[in-house]
Amino acid sequence: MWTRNLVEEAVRPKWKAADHRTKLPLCTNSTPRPGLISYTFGSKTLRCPAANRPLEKVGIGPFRWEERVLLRASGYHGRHEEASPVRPRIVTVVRPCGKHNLRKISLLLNRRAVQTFELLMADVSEALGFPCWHSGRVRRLFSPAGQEIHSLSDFFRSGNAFLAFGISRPSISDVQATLQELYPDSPGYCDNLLRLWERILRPKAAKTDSGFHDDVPQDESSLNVALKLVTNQPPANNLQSFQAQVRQNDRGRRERQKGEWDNREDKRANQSQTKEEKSIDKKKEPVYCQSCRGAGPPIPPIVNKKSTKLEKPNHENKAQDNRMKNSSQIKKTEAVNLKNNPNPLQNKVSILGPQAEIPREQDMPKVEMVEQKDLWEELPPDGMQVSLEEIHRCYDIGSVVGDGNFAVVYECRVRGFTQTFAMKVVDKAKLHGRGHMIQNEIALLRSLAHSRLVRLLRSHHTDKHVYLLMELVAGGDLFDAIAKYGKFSEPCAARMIQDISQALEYIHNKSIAHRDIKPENLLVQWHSNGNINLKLADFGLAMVVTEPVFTVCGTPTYVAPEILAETGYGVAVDVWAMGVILFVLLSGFPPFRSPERNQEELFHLIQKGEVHFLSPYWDHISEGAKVLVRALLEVNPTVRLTASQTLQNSWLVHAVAQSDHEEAKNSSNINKKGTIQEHRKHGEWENQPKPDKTAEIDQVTQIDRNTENITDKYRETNMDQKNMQSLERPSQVKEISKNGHLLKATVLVQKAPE
Ligand SMILES: Nc1ncnc2c1ncn2[C@@H]1O[C@H](COP(=O)(O)OP(=O)(O)OP(=O)(O)O)[C@@H](O)[C@H]1O
Repeated sequence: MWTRNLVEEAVRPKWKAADHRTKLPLCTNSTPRPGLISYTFGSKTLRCPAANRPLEKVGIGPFRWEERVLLRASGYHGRHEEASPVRPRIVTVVRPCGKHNLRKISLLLNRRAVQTFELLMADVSEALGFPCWHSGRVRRLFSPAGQEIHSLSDFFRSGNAFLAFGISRPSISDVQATLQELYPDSPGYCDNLLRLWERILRPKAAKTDSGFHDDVPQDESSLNVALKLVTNQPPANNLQSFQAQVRQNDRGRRERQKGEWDNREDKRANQSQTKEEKSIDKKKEPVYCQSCRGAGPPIPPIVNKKSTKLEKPNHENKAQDNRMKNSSQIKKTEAVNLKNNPNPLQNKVSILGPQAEIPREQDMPKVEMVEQKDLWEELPPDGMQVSLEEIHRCYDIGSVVGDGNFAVVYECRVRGFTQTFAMKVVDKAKLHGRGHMIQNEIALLRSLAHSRLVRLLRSHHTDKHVYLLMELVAGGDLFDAIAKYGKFSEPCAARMIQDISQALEYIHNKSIAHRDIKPENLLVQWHSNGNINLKLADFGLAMVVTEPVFTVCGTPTYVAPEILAETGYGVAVDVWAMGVILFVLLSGFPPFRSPERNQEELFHLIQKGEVHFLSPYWDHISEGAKVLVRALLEVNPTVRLTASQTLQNSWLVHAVAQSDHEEAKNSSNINKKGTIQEHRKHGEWENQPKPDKTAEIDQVTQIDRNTENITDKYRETNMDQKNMQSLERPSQVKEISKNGHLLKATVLVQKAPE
């Protein structure tokens, strides 16, 4: 049945283009020639080599004959050599999703229709039922033999079967089930492959450096995950398995250094919460509302000093003791700070170090400085090459809080201390000769200090990874917020634009252009009154601009026209991107869109710079907001507003004042209502009408997470586009069920090459 569907789908576009819904009868005929079986579909006949097994049971991998036959029959064959990586072919992808659950899809792919590897991954993920915003989306593809697929050429040169995984580390049983699904009739072959996988998944590779990470729950949106972090509900399972890996690698070390976090997690894992803990957890329960929790550090866990102390050998006990003392000192200071200063983040800032390395500016929040020499003395010096063991010795790396093209960002603690930081782990292998980007990011971040920028505290590197210890901004990124809420009220959008403008004003005054301003790089800080602030992150593309720059880079949706025109650009490109963000915040979709995701068309629209305020989405939005959008999306960079001018824009000033007013009102509402949940109902986010999903908006795909920068790709894309114009985008997702598993047959329908 399964194969029959593949056959049908492969054949239908060519033979039955007129009526896709007609079911094609499948029947086997007598063998016309020795070694061939013929299959009939309606009036058409397919001839296949007579294998020992009937067509329905033919698998992929070791027995691949059916593919050639299908392609020949489907009419794609003539143009391509069988061995050519550009020939269209059917591939099967299986993704394990939780216990005893597999998803399987088959895709008919044409190399020339797939523009980028990122798009291919997005399409595969979507076909498997994980859209690009989903935390369980496909992040990694492997061949059955365990080789990771990194590029389109890898993909098209590999076989016809792939294993897909999210960010979590697959278990050997997942892999086994997946291989069995791929090769149900070849247990011996599966066993051989499994042996290869066992080597890959051995404990040594199970450290952070393996590139696998513990996943966030797949049924939750990233924002919910962020919410969990904010509410200080430690993701026990994730942490546990991470710690299990560390334990496997170095048991002795764990015995000595097992910190309070471990104790807490282990306790949770054993489900033996003491009454005391339960009551504490209960107390924390109301703190479910991220908006009311604020972005401050999670409530410090209870320190079980006794147990930690008992386990330690002499000299290390001392160091640990010092740290423990220090940590309780910090907690005391935190408590005092919390009393004096209601903004928990500011308290957190006060306890971040090393103070000497971060230049402080007038505009940094004025906070009480706490001596924390011990913490920083325990850590390897900034910028130093260290071993992976050293990283694990110093840092307790927890669950994933975000990821990008090059890096995964984890929640992290310095062992023995309670504060939570973010650890950005950059995979050097993914940089592909762009190592200077990360060097650049580190150098620039070290020189910057502003409340609207994410702070870098330490950097280390191992052979394979770069580790950046940063301030944790626990509310997720703006992209997640937009994906969740659709759009925002004018006061709320104005506040966010004010934050971005402040960050830009600061870096532009230092002649630094960020060059990759987009929602994914703006981190969200929640406040107890329901408002949010943004912090700018990811300085990978930032540079000091002293004269016009010509490098084409950025992210398509947000790229400024002067970058595309290659006439030389400066810091004004960031203001353009801010204009795009303002448009998105107010309407829920970007100002320049190509329904076909055709970059050439998109770039053409950007260069034209015509902004249309589509009805009904913009009908209720004030003229002042539209004026600002137009002034930011001004094609001529010399006429475009600057960040400082944006801060003085009358609509912005007025809307921010209104936001302050609403904030005060909300605060009094909270006081009156008492509970955080009630407050949420009154938050301005939820009062917002979400954009209707009309055909027009659907067509333009509201806003995509931009995983792809256009560095070096612009020219390539321009060339490729010409070849691609005649090809259509993927369509069709078909669900079939087999052996209780959900199967999805996705067919990328393309015009056959002429
Ligand atoms: N300090 C932080 N605190 C919390 N989350 C963070 C922090 N820094 C980054 N993140 C999260 O991690 C994600 C990836 O981080 P970042 O953008 O720095 O990675 P990248 O690989 O350099 O990205 P890109 O693909 O844009 O080059 C961000 O979108 C954000 O959600």
